[in-house]
Amino acid sequence: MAICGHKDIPPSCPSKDEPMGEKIFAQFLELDVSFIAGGTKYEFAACLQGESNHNHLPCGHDLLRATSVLFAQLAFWLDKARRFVEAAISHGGACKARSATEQDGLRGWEENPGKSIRIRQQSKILEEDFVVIVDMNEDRIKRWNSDELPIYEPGLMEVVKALLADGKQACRGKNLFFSTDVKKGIGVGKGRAADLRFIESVGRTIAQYANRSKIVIEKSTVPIKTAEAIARVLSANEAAAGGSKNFWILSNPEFLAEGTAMKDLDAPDRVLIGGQDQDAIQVLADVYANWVPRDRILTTNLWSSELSKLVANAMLAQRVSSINSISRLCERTGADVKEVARAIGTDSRIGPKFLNASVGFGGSCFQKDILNLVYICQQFGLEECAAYWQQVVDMNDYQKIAFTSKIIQSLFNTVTKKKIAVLGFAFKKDTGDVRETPALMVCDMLMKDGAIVHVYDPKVVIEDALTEFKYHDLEVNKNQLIFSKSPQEACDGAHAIVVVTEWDEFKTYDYKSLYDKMMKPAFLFDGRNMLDHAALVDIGFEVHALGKGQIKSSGGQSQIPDFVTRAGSGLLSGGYSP
Ligand SMILES: NC(=O)c1ccc[n+]([C@@H]2O[C@H](COP(=O)([O-])OP(=O)(O)OC[C@H]3O[C@@H](n4cnc5c(N)ncnc54)[C@H](O)[C@@H]3O)[C@@H](O)[C@H]2O)c1
Ligand SMILES: O=c1ccn([C@@H]2O[C@H](COP(=O)(O)OP(=O)(O)O[C@H]3O[C@H](CO)[C@@H](O)[C@H](O)[C@H]3O)[C@@H](O)[C@H]2O)c(=O)[nH]1
Repeated sequence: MAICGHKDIPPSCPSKDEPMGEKIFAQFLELDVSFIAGGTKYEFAACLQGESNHNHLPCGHDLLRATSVLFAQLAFWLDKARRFVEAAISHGGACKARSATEQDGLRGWEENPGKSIRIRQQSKILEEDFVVIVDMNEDRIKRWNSDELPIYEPGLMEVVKALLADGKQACRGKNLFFSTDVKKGIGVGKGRAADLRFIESVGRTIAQYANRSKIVIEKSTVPIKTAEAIARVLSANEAAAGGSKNFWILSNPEFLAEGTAMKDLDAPDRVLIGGQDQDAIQVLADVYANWVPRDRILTTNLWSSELSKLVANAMLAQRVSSINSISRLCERTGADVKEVARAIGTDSRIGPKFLNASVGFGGSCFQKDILNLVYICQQFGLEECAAYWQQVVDMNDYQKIAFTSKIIQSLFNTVTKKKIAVLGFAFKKDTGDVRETPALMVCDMLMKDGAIVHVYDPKVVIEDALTEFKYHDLEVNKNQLIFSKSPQEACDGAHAIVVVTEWDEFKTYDYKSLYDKMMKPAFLFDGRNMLDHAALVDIGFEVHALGKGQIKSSGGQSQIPDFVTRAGSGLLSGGYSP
């Protein structure tokens, strides 16, 4: 979680004649606001939950990915603005605070010449702005403070470790801090749909440590009505302690996706703020307006905001399950799922995104959030609605099983003692995250059938994979799961290559040299439909891709003799059933 603040309220700023006007100034006094930037001022405790699935025990096994990068980003912007102001002052420049709607801090300052006195005020304030990100996990915090950040995210390192021209760190240690001192950030725990124990405990923590009235922001994905629980816990604890502080609860769900987090934060499709108090909503909207255009900042009531986050993920996952179900049909009929996706995606009502057939969706959010939705529907007696969304998850499991069954079946109905090279273990490219990765079920099924699985993933280490197996109560014989240092090492002597994650580098490999060192026939199963299949057939591979029937060589020749393709394609169960 994160708290933004200012070490004390600077006497010189803001004055009532500042552009933000009377109303915000009133809030400034009322809230004892301690953070001021570009005409915005606020103080809040970010309410962040850890991760867990509906059907799993609570477990915070990674760092506050969403909120931390958000606030790291904010610190970055502040720092950019501050540095620009410093530069402007040293050049005797004349600039004024950029308007809240301008996206680019530097451009905003440059293009709006004004009174230099204001520069000095802003500079002083911005220099003292800070963001503290706290997490009770000491190891994680240690890594946030080191050169090895605990998560991989393109662009994140540049923000956290940004350097000034003199080699000093621009943000970390200056206005961006990582700490285990939870009371500094007023911490929040983690819960599953039906279990608000952690939310409750966080409410108590906030009530205990808050030194003045606060806006409390739900940043985590939470079941609808969680804000009500937080509000009740806060007010009851405050009353019991004889205090008079106010707490305004806002829902501000995070929509960033892993692998594109920094881009998503920089230019989000929308920011959603739900609340009951318009002034509190406005304070948070003003924060975002530092880099998000106002028309992309949506405000709703609390419950719409909480529910919208679950629904957004459910709808996205539903598209993936829908196209995956069609991929199975394509394999039986000779249609090509990529062509079908293109054909339907050009209908502007459907759109082209999230129509890539895959071995199955993964990640910490989709399954958890759909299961939350299912649970909530059931709580309200909406059994048919619950069953509808449950099917999205069931289809996803079926896809993973069907894909792996096909591998086993193609390798003459057994993979016992066979070396299988698995390319990719992360749940998607550009992340090292393995939570709910489809690779888990694929590898588990292969290993249960006796295969020796050699994984190569540019960002995943075996320890993280083993943790995820354990989390799912899946036993791993360490002789059957080997993490290779290179794709060559993984593929050398293998019977098959299985592509599970769509890392760009997988497209660049010299597949001829990999093929030469594999057992023959050499199989390749493309669980992401990302490789040039005809070229692979030309090399000599027997290629199986999702949602495609027989794959032909570039010259149009069939790769598999007819008697094999006629042999049927029933699923193997391998201990799993859809
Ligand atoms: N990962 C994403 O891409 C993403 C995107 C949007 C929204 N979200 C939502 O954000 C939330 C967090 O996701 P995540 O992936 O960062 O989870 P996570 O489990 O990786 O991180 C949660 C962190 O919270 C810490 N924590 C738990 N209780 C604490 C407490 N009381 N005080 C201080 N720290 C505490 C844990 O140690 C852990 O490091 C979830 O609700 C998730 O649904 C995540
Ligand atoms: O056409 C597609 C698109 C995605 N996927 C898979 O779906 C999963 C989820 O992908 P994505 O949504 O890109 O990643 P997440 O980081 O899980 O992001 C989702 O979950 C976050 C956490 O709630 C939300 O904030 C984001 O908006 C939402 O996209 C991954 O396994 C992808 O490989 C497919 O199989 N086919």
